[in-house]
Amino acid sequence: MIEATDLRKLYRIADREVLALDGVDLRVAPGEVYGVVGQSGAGKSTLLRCVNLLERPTSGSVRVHGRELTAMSESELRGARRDIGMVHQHFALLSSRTVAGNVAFPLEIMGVRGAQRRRRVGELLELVGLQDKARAYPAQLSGGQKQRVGIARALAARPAVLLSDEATSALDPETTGSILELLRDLNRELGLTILLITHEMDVIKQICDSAAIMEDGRFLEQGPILDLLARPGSLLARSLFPLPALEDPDTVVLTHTRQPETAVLSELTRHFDVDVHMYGGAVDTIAGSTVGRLQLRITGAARAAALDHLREQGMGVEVGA
Ligand SMILES: Nc1ncnc2c1ncn2[C@@H]1O[C@H](COP(=O)(O)OP(=O)(O)OP(=O)(O)O)[C@@H](O)[C@H]1O
Repeated sequence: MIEATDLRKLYRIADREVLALDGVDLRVAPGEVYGVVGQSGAGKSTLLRCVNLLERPTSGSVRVHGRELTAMSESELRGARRDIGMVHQHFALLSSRTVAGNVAFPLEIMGVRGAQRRRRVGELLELVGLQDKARAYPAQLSGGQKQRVGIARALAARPAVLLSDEATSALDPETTGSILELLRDLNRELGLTILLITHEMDVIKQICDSAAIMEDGRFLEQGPILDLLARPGSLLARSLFPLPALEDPDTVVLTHTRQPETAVLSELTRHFDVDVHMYGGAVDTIAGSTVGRLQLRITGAARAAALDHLREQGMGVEVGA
């Protein structure tokens, strides 16, 4: 659905060069919510602007919905961008227009008129739960309501893909939760593919199916979240479940993404000649699954066999971590 291959973006300002994208490969499957997380300056905004070709990449290709955007002229791009909705951190609403007027704006540009336009605006406001605010002006809305208007406007042309540029960064945690829930509902109900950028791990945790961690213009790791979490050395797992660094070589960090660890651990001590001590850990709901990450000390004659058994059970096993 979104495919970017070996994307590079080099900015030149006076005598300085910044490689904002340094060979990024991105694959977002149809109907998934994909999050790119990274600190300020990692290259996230540049990536998003290159995906809808608001910015031309220095090299590499971008395909959205089967069409190669990087091969298109500016006028072809204007048409292709109807397939790509965009939501902004600071909402980007027109203050002189009502809520209905803001949502109607892209429809006006597309030449949708009269009753058809009014009907579509009504549908969109209902979709985002703002039917009663049609005549309000942006200044009369809360941040969360403004973002709902931004989302309704982004969906006006029935895009297949929604790009979200830090959509919840200007909102408080509770409002963030409700906007993320709305995005998740739209993803499920409309089959909307969502690519979002964020600096908040919580956003990744709450709605993403897949994620990439970005630093210095590169993806350090990427993939389906549950697969990433189970991978030894996963940066995502370390960020979502921070554990203390221990010197003990017998330490094992166990990550389970699909089954509770309790039965597995009691089974382990029953069937293998090992002792298991718990240092710490946490359990959380991620990508709709219960995920646990435990820091254990496993010792005994059958330690190696016990660790193999855990791996066979689909557990992520990190030794000496
Ligand atoms: N138009 C531009 N001209 C020159 N350099 C730029 C431009 N846009 C971004 N950069 C540089 O590219 C790098 C990546 O910036 P970018 O805004 O993509 O990062 P980001 O991860 O989105 O950060 P933030 O979360 O702070 O927006 C930075 O070093 C930035 O200074």
